[in-house]
Amino acid sequence: MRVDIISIFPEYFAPLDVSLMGKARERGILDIHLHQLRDWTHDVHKTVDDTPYGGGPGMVMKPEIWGAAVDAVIGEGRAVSGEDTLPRMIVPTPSGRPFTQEVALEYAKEPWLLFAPARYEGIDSRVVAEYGARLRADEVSIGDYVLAGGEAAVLVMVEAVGRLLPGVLGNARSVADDSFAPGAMANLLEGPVYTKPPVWRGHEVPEVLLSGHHGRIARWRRDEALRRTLERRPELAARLDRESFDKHDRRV
Ligand SMILES: Nc1ncccc1[N+](=O)[O-]
Repeated sequence: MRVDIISIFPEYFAPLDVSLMGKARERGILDIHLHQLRDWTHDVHKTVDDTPYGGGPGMVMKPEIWGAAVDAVIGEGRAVSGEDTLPRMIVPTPSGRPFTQEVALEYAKEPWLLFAPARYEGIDSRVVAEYGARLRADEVSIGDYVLAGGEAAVLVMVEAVGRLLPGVLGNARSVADDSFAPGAMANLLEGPVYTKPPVWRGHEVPEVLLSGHHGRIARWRRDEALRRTLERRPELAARLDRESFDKHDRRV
C-alpha cells in the first residue's frame, strides 16, 4: 500500500519509522511518502492560510496551495505506479464521519491512500468538493474532541489501517480477535488479560485460565467481554444481537 501524507509538519510522522509501521515499511508492505505543503507556496512567507470568509475566529487553509499539492502528489504517485490509478483522499476533521474499525478495514483494501491533515480551522471546503468524486474524498473524525490539527489523527489511522495489512501482524489471528472486529467480537470489548506469574502482589490469575479447559476458558472470556461492554459501552451492548445474550447467562 502506498500512503502519501501532505502536511506543514511532516516531521510529526517520525513515529511511523518505528515499531510495527517501521517494520512494515522496511518490508515494503507500507510505502509512506511525506510532503511539505509549504513547498507549493509562492510567497516569501510560504503562507498556507488566510482569514475565513464571513468572519469568525482562526484561519482557513488556502485551496490553491492544497490543489497544487494534491495534483503534484497524484502525478508523482502515478509516475511510479505507471497506471492511471488514483488515491483515496482522507481528510481528518472533527466534523467528519466516525473513523471505526470497519472504516479501517475499508481503507486497508485500498492500494493508495492520500491523507490531507489540516491545521487551523480546516481546509477551504472547495478542496474536498474539487476532489470528492475523483478521489472518493472522505472526511473522517477519530473522536469527539478537538486536536490542534489533523496530523495526530493521521498517525492513528495509518496505524489502525497498517496493522490490518497482510504480513504486518505476526499472528493474523489477533486481527480477527480485535475489539470491534466484525464477526464474533463485533460490538464487544476485549476482556481482561493475564500472563505469568500466577500470583502477583497477592493478585491471583482467575483459576479458569489455568484450568486448560478450553470450553470453559472461551465461555469465561466471552462473559467478561460482555460484562465489560455492558459496564463501559452500554450503547455497543445495545447493538449486540439477541443470540449473544441467549448463549450466556443474562446475569453477566
Ligand atoms: N478531532 C480532530 N481534531 C482536529 C483535527 C482532526 C480531528 N479528527 O478527529 O480527525
